[in-house]
Amino acid sequence: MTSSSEGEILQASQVIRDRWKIKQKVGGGGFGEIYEAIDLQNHNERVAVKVESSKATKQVLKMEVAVLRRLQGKKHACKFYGCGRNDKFNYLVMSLQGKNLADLRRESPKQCFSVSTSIRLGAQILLAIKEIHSIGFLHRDIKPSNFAMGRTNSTMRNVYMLDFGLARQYLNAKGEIRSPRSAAGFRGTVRYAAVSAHKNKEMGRQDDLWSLFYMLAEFMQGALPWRKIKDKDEVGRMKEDVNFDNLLDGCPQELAQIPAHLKTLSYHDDPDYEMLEKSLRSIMSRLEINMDDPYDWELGYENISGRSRSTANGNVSTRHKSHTTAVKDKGPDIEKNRALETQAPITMGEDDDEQTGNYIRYPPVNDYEKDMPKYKRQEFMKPKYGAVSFDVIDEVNARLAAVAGKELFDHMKVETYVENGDKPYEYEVNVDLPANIIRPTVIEPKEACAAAIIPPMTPGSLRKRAQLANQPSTEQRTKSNRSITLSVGKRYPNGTKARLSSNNSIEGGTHAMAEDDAGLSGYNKAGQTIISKWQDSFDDSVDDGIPFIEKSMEREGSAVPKSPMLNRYSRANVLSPPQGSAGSNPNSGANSNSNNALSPRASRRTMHTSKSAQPLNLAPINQTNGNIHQKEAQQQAQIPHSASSTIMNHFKNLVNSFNQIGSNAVSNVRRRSLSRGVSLDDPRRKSTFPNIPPENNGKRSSGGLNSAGQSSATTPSS
Ligand SMILES: Nc1ncnc2c1ncn2[C@@H]1O[C@H](COP(=O)(O)OP(=O)(O)OP(=O)(O)O)[C@@H](O)[C@H]1O
Repeated sequence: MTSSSEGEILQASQVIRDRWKIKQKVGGGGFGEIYEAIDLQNHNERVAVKVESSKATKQVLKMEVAVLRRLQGKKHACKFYGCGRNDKFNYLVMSLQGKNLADLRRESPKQCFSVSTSIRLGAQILLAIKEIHSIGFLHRDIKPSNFAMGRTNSTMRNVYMLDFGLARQYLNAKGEIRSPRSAAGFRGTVRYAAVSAHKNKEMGRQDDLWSLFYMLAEFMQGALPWRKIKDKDEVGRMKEDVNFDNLLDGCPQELAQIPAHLKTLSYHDDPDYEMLEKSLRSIMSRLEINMDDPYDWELGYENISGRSRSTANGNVSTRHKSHTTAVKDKGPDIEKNRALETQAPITMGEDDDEQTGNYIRYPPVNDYEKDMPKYKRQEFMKPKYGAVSFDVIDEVNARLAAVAGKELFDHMKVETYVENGDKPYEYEVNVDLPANIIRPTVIEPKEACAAAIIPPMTPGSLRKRAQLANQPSTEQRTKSNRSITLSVGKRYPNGTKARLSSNNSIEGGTHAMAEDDAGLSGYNKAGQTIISKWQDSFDDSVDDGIPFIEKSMEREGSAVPKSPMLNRYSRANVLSPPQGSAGSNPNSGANSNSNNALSPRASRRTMHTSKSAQPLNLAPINQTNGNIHQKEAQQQAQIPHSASSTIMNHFKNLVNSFNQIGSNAVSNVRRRSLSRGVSLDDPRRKSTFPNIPPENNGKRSSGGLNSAGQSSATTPSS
């Protein structure tokens, strides 16, 4: 547990809506922060408050609220107490639970649970999954840290499902199964994700159950074979090839029925929950496990930390009994379990357990990349410290989807990655970019605010970059390890380049890093989730909850701006309108009415409703930027409306958006706080392009991104 500190969204003693008084932070992941609070209007009952910054680029809390409200009355759902939003944050108040299962497993000396505990947890989780499926939603991020035991006497043996931020409705209003998208971005946590998620397929109910199966194997074995593998695709391949007998080596044989059943299921099929439950129940009855038996942690884990240990009353614990029974099921397993007992404990450090980033590796191209600073996702997701704008990606994707026939973009994607762990931690945008388009402005080291514009990218400059990359840099090695990298690079083995008919794809491209020296909360705990997006498959699942949730959040959230995001920065500033928009659409281009600015989600909705090349109505909020983009729009309007020129324009816009982000980073850095900014902290760039005065970028940075929250932790607000 961590107490509140500067940089967190809420502070201790802060009171929300005159009712919930914050005590301390109890959790935090990529999408939010969780605090313990007391309910001043209800006998100081302890509650949990999940908050997300209203400036967060990925807003998921409304989906959480939508799902949690629908789950009310279900056995494995937290109680919903309230929600709302103000100009600083969105919040959800729910019942406070105890420890999550990832922490409980890690606290076990062998990082595994007994068979008894594992099977009973599995049975509860299965029911929890069945519950969420019964209300028409998939969870899509089933993992141990998203389940917690209850906290009170009456709930401490009940498992609660948490975190519906990635949920998706798989049933439509009529109760029919929604059509699967041809491709969907990766959702979830690599270690537990189903193979179909690795393949970017639309996830179905069976995929939540696959994740449960991997959890169960990990509970009993202490680790999964791909635990140390950092490459998402490799993990996917390992899962495809895994031998279930090996995976379940030493576990009750009935468990093999789970993958056997799941393998038969595809998106539309109803899982046979009863059969799965029966499998677990049959293990329990064969091993004489009762649902009321104590869990491992309730007995101090002694059953799995030493075979001869007994419970406080002198009896061999049930868990021990069931564990050894299971071992006896198969001869060779005895050896295996012995080995498990003697092996060195699996690392218990700062949760390397579910950090998605630990499973994604970009092979270092050279020393330059190897030396790139590291940071953790939840750190850079904090807007105060320089969150990368996911909205940019959204917008680019939306534009790509809008402007050309589907075929052209079949293999093109703008994808976000988040990386963590031993390797450089990067946020990347990968596109093949023709070399003849405008070269991004890259902002130089923040300390000096010596912004420089890197000249147009040419094969020569690319070579230069490669040379630079190979030069060792002491300064770089001593740099902050909290940086963000935006890169435009080539990462597609095939397809994209050919389709773009460009031989000039940029290798390596640009790197712009947002350095966060301001200090971070240090709460790096929960497993992380990654999301990638495919241009032709925007995940509109979050939209499903919008009407419902926005209504409820507005009602409880007092008079606040309807969409704080619109106030943060101008979309038009991030991406100028697509070609032709200035003339063809009266609401676009130079129209400075901010009401016309669409959120990325709204933009995506626009795209969905019109498959043709409709321009986005992204109106500039800032007059200066409006002028800039008006000009651009006018120029673009003269370009023939062909798919290829449109593509160029959109990539150009993407690059411009990088420029803008970088520019804003510099001005933010001057105020010693990054906000949604990206700056470059590679000192070698500075030495190469030292002559551009910072003012250039200072001027450029006057755009909307600067308006993103500079505020530190919020003040009490209701
Ligand atoms: N109602 C609750 N009561 C007690 N603890 C909670 C509650 N909700 C969440 N937590 C704790 O906070 C952690 C993170 O919560 P949650 O998964 O909802 O956040 P997140 O930002 O979506 O995380 P991630 O991106 O890692 O999935 C949980 O693992 C759990 O330990």
